[in-house]
Amino acid sequence: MAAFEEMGVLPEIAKAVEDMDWTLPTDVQNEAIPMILGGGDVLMAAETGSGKTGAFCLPILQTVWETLKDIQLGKTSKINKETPTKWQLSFSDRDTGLAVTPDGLRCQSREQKMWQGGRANKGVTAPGKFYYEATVSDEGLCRVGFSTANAALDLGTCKNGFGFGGTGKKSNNRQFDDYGESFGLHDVIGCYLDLDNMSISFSKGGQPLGQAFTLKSEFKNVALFPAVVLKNAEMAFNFGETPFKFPPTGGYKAICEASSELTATGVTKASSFKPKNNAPQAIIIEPSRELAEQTYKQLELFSGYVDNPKVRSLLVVGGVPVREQMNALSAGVDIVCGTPGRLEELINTGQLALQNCRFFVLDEADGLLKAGHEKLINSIHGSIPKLTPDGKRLQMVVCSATLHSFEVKRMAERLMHFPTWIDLKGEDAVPETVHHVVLHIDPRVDVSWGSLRTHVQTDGVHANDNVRKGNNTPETLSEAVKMLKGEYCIKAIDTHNIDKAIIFCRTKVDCDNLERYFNQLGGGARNPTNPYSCVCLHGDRRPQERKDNLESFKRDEVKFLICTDVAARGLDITGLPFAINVTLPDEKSNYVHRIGRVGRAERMGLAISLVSDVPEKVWYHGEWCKSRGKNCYNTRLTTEHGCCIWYNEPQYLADIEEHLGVTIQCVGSDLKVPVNEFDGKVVYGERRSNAGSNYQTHVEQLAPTVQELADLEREAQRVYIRRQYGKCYPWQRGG
Ligand SMILES: Nc1ncnc2c1ncn2[C@@H]1O[C@H](COP(=O)(O)OP(=O)(O)OP(=O)(O)O)[C@@H](O)[C@H]1O
Repeated sequence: MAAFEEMGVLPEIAKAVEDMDWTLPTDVQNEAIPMILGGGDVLMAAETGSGKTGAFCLPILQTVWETLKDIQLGKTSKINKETPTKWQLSFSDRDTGLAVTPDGLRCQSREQKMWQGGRANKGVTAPGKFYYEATVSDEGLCRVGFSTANAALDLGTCKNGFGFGGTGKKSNNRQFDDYGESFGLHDVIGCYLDLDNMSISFSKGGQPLGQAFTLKSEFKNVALFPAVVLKNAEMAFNFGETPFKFPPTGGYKAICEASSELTATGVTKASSFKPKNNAPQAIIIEPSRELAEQTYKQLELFSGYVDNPKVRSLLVVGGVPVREQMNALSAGVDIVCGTPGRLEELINTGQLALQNCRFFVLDEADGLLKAGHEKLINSIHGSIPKLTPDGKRLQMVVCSATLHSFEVKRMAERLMHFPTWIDLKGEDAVPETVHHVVLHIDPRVDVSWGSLRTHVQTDGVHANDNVRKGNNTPETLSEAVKMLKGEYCIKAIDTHNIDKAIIFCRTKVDCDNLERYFNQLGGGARNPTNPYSCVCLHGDRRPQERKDNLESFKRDEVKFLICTDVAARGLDITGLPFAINVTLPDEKSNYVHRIGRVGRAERMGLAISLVSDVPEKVWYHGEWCKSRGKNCYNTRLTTEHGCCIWYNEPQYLADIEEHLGVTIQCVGSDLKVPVNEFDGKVVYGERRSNAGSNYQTHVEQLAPTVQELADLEREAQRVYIRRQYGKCYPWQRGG
């Protein structure tokens, strides 16, 4: 059986990956696909080019298709069949910050400031005496007790909720009174509901704490549900399906034994599932149009292999008329992949409904958060029911090569449901297939800039400064470095005979200037033999132009793609051999993403970064800049209400190195990369040629370590036997 099928992937989809020459799943796919197919929430922090897109597209497509097939065959959902009668915490009748384990017997909230509550999926009505236990399984604040189905989830804050809290207080209708004693980690709280005498009481560790509440007669006719509310805490529940730690006396019975006539079902009850056309089962958010399109294409490719019913995907990005997307939505869509702005527009206008969504994917999640989309993510998550009408729990998948930021962790704790981290290489790792080097440029040492006959047009920040050769002011050196970077960029291309590279500049104007310079040197944009033929990709180019430029680069019609960080993340260009950073990114995680455009899918890649040794004055247009940079000539520093800053590249380099825990190899001004520096001579853009021989010497390389382990094991056994049998071994004892 093919490797993908062994993970539970449908044969049809396995055929798709086989046709794409994906013979084996990548490490991240190996881990993530079974987890997503199994219903889990996943955080994928795998390195660039490791196949994360496939790791979520495959299982989502499969699950969506299976759901559509079930509907076609008139089957009910699996959850409905498997768990119709069991007492558990409800997956839907809870605050979004309260996570419930799949067995429904443990809940957790990591929210520090707000209370997060939930209820059981069933309640009981009079008459009878019922009991359940709740155990504090992690430090934090807890309140537990009973409430009606329509009570506030913040137990004890309305007239229909009755709680006992860890600080030794009972509460109902916001009235908090001393009761019993405080409780905390590992304490078992017994919850007693006496519907014969209309009272509620509690015990701690089996010790009765006395009656807490008398219930008014109106509660005779309504169901009361086990209920809980937590603040950064965790509790485990036993409704009586396993033996109680402190079995109740006095005629109380396990609440799960309540007769069906006395049992009321909560809001988890699944109704029949009739998907609405404009309510997809999966929503995937990508930070850029290019990336959304790339993921959409991968989905489409896989979808081509599953049929009857067809899975319909839709690309939802800005810059194209919204009408077409609206039409597609009303015709029926199963998976939507898009960028934040257009998604928000369609959701807010009701064109895109969220009620059937069961997969919420944030690709390049740290990038989305840094770009300020947290509010939108929260609001979409808040609007998606945590349980679909056919009883399936919302699954969240969050991925990036740089997922370790505080913001991502906070978001995951708040929104995700017991997520599993798939973190194969540790924090922000650079793949082994990516070689990266730095060239330091110092215009005080390399004075060639003073005699250049042509050079790249600079960004104009020194237009009002007295910059000239022989005057080594910071402004002159800054201008000089800008000229030299253009020269070294060309030199890198010539030295390494580069005929395909992605080139990152800091600003849109830098991209435009470099594009012009390349065309000037190469004999014009239309010259078919231009050795520096190039296109640009940045936010000021029209959407269609961005699309066309990327396509022509992918199709090898031009050699260079000059871009800002808009193209730093996720873009997958087959076998791209080289990347050049004309300027380092100020956002250190973007360094990992930028250089990760090369060295993908087991091909080797080289990234060269040009780093100025002197401060460089650059544009920095913030919110204060009305035109956001367009025709802005305010060359004063931001500290003087201007739009420029001094860029300290050595500091950014140090930050990146510290972040990655490596010292990045330097190259000299000849830009030659030492042949033995990495693992022998490689051809960038090709698969590593010496991979085979590495493997052949594997046994030899590992032999000493294996021997050491064997010795340790032997010693451990010797110690064990000595302790177990005294000084002599059993076979020496005789008899
Ligand atoms: N199992 C596989 N076998 C061979 N190639 C694969 C496999 N899975 C994915 N690929 C290829 O690897 C390349 C990188 O995949 P993908 O774009 O999903 O990487 P990524 O992890 O999302 O990277 P990034 O962090 O840069 O977004 C793609 O060209 C893809 O077709």
